[in-house]
Amino acid sequence: MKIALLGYGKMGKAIETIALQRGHTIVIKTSRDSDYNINDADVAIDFSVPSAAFNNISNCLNNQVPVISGTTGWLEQYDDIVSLCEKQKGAFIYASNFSLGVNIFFELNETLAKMMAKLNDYKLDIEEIHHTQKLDAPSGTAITLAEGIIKNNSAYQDWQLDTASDKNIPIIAKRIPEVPGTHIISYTSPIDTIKIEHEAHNREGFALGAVIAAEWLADKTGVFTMKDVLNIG
Ligand SMILES: NC(=O)C1=CN([C@@H]2O[C@H](COP(=O)(O)OP(=O)(O)OC[C@H]3O[C@@H](n4cnc5c(N)ncnc54)[C@H](OP(=O)(O)O)[C@@H]3O)[C@@H](O)[C@H]2O)C=CC1
Ligand SMILES: O=C(O)C1=N[C@H](C(=O)O)C[C@H](O)C1
Repeated sequence: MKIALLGYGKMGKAIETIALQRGHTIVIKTSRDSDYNINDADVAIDFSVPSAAFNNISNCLNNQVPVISGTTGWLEQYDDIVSLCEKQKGAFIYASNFSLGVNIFFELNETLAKMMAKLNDYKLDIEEIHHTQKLDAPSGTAITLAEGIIKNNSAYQDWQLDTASDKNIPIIAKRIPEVPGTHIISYTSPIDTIKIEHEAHNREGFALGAVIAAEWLADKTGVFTMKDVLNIG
């Protein structure tokens, strides 16, 4: 496949390595001032910045180029992208995290949330740790984890950054140099703590998942998620 990389930073470069290993060609690599014709590509992979994702994705959909996006921090415009995709009969996948391990962790989180729903003595928090260049907080993955808990436990209605309050899940965001991405869910009672954790050792899992998603999406029409791609859950 001819792939466009919309955003050629840490993730764009990791995706390029995996895509070349899997026999694909990179025909477009963009940064903030790039001029390009998206029709040169069979499929586009957007890992850019929150302020650029909407335009990058819209341009692909308006030109009938299937597009996957891993950019976080732009989701207030997600519904507009879904409408555009339907209008243009395009193909689109967003995932806050493309790694297989995190997608298994998402399932585990929902199962645990169901089990904890009746246990009122446990206080919940989510912690996410990322490198210091990250622009958004909390991470998209932490938001997906919070949404998975809210769906399965009526004690929670929303999440809040760094603050605990009734009915809200506190998400604690830490920034430490070079950390690729760690997420920890803790339920703590006076008696004990139940904790589940996913720690990425590098960016390879995110990049491999993104290339697999692009291969899967290339001949499809519609809006999909990583659950469709990985067939788990
Ligand atoms: N879903 C997932 O699995 C994962 C998601 N992410 C997310 O992916 C995004 C990118 O992460 P990362 O690669 O670490 O970030 P980087 O900062 O390393 O790279 C961002 C890239 O986007 C480019 N860019 C800036 N503006 C535009 C624009 N208008 N159009 C196209 N590209 C632009 C930057 O170019 P310039 O150099 O000119 O500034 C840079 O090359 C983040 O939102 C992050 O949260 C990260 C890892 C996994
Ligand atoms: O910015 C990152 O690096 C990451 N961003 C994603 C997120 O916001 O969840 C995924 C991963 O944790 C790395």
